[in-house]
Amino acid sequence: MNKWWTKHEGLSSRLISRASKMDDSIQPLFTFGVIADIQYADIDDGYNFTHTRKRYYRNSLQLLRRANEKWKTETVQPSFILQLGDIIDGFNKKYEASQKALDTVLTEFDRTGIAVHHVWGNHEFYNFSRQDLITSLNSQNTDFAMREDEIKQKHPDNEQSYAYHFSPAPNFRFVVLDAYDVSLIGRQENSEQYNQALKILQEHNGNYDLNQPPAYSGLEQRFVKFNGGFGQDQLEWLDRLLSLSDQKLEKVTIVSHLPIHPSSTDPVCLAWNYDDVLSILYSHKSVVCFMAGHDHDGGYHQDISGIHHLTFEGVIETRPNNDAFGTVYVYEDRMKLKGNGRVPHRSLNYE
Ligand SMILES: Nc1ncnc2c1ncn2[C@@H]1O[C@H](COP(=O)(O)OP(=O)(O)O)[C@@H](O)[C@H]1O
Repeated sequence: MNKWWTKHEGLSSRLISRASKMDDSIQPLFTFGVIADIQYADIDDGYNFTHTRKRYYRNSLQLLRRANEKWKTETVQPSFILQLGDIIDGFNKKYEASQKALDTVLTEFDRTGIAVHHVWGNHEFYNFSRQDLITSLNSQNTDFAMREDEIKQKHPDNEQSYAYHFSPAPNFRFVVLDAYDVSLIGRQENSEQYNQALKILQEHNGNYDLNQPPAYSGLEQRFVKFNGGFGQDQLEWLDRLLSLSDQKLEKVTIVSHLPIHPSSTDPVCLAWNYDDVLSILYSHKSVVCFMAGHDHDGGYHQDISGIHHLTFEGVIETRPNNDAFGTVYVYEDRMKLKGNGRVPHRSLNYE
């Protein structure tokens, strides 16, 4: 999606200039790669809904290839890659090319030999059911998934959510959230989550086409069908998990397809109940960073509690001669994002 206002505030430009002055000689504890909104399809270039941004469906694979080449030659090899959702475009469904397109992109990722953590976005659900995605786009090493059995007992009508966490190094934890947990896309019509989503959209969006935002400006714009929200079970699971991280003095990075801070994105791309997630994050001292995709223009904001909210520029709307990916260098006292092309360098100090 695109925005009409700029999110690059004074604070972020100061951080960028500080980042460029930083000492490169210190060895990071580990590194990881980040890429968002590849939206690959073997079709000619097109445009976004409002015809303001060009989309390079076929070329997005070349941009992924260039990212892979860079990651493979990093002096400290990334321990993993975060794929922030919308790995292939919804157009694939129309051409019955969903599986072929997904296989093409996954084969490209496989060339690095680096583990990939896949976040699910709206375009995953335009192409596949949740059951298909569990089989074909399930991250490896998901050893700490949300305990579905426990939740099923409490809410037998609930379908599975795709949320988990992992620790790539002592004192560091990453949490993958399911931003389409409560949603009209990807949920079966008889599920609890679908009915909750319908109620939310009916309350906030009176349009016949629920992909059309209910307002021209402001946060109400987020109540569209192509967004979603986090269910109560997932929020409680996150809260419990962060309490444990607080106790263990961990540094936690949370990722989701949808951004959760209004100053890090165009409001039309915000998660419906972004405020529920923010209030949980504010009640825990362990969270240092939140990473998302969806808004192809990208964004950044450091919030009042010091959490860095990064929205990554989307590959799909990146010109063929440019790039959109990053490598994050993790240190004891900060993370350093080394951006490529449209993704700027940033120094992300822990508060
Ligand atoms: N302003 C709008 N009014 C109506 N439909 C829209 C609007 N913006 C997007 N859509 C539709 O919503 C869906 C998701 O939009 P899209 O731009 O493809 O999302 P993404 O940014 O995730 O690629 C598409 O079917 C698109 O046509």
